[in-house]
Amino acid sequence: AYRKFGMPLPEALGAIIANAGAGSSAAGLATELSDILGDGGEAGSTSKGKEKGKPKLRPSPAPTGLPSAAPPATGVPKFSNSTGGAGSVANTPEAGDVEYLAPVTIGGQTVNMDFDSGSSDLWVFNTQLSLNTLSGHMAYNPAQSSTFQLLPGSTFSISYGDGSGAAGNVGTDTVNIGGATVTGQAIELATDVSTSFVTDTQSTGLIGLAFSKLNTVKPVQQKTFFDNALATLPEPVFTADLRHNAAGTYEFGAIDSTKFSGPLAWTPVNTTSGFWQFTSQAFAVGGGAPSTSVPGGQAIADTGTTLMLADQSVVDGYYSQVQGAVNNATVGGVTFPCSATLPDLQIDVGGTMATVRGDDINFAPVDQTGTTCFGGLQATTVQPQIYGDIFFKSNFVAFNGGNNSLGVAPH
Ligand SMILES: CNCc1ccc(Oc2cccnc2)o1
Repeated sequence: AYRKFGMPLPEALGAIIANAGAGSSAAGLATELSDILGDGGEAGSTSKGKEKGKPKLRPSPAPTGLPSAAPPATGVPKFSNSTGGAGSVANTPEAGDVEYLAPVTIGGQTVNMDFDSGSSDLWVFNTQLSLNTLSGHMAYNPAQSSTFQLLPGSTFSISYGDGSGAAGNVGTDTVNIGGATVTGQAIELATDVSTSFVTDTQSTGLIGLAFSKLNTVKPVQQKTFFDNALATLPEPVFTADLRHNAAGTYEFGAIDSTKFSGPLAWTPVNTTSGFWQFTSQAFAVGGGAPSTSVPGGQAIADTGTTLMLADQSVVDGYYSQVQGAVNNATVGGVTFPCSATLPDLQIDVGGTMATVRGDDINFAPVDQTGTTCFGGLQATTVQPQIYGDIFFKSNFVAFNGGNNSLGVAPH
């Protein structure tokens, strides 16, 4: 679900400086950038003929409507980069459960972001982007944050499994998610975003919750919010409670057992890939006999992927039990009559069979008449398999960064 590409530093910074109509040495570039970002850098610039100081980029008249930040946790030593409280925020599915957004407060500015357990960069729409790009979006304005600090010379560049991506420069600020607070969190400021992010106006960016080894910031890799918060959270966990067309919850530092039924089934995570990766070698359809030899036999828990992308053997086995299911090349995946009754899928998670409800595998109609529907379970030819939001809608998942394990239970 994740591919890195590197953007050469000068090109990245050059793009920013181009906006300010000046170019100069690397040091100069950093100065220019700090002028643009208004982080108290020296007014004036090395470029000729410009009046003192740089024009401050103003946020587009995007609906910011930024409510005030949650009250900071109190009584915590100043030196820690996390202030130790647990935090809980409601998440909201976009139309069609395409992605799940939740509020994040950065330097006192609250924006809605896509929580992604399949990547490890926290990047935001911000006032360096053109007004066209920002149109309709909320935007983080580093110049309005008294706690923002630029990381001179740092850049990021990331691409995702659906071909989308973003790139830009980097600073740090205080991040508060429902009360869980980290100071000095790397905030990646996009200066380039792909089209599908521009059109996705409800999202102000992504907050990566996979392992920090996947973070794309150069020259010094940065840590995720969860990594920074770990040491001081009451429990070293975050949990995902995603629902179909209804509000759910992301929680840091605690496991709310009212959110799921029965005990959590825990499985060890292999962190080598940087993902929350676990063994998944078997499946069954509608309570039938399990198949126990899924090639590769690995999967990742990825809240940033809409669907559930499994090995072809799982997809074929499942849809062989669905009347009228066809591989629809035009649409790009398996479709079936919207009137079909979809069986539940039982899928192996580290030795325990988890259930994905058949209802949740009916993802969306592909036509105006609602005759033909697109499957939430689709095939991937790459490994590991990617268990995205379709899986999470039937399963509450706890991510334990203390002992690198996943807890799963039906909800
Ligand atoms: C829909 N394209 C924009 C977009 C929203 C979220 C993401 O990020 C992704 C995409 C696929 C997998 N993981 C994260 O891209």
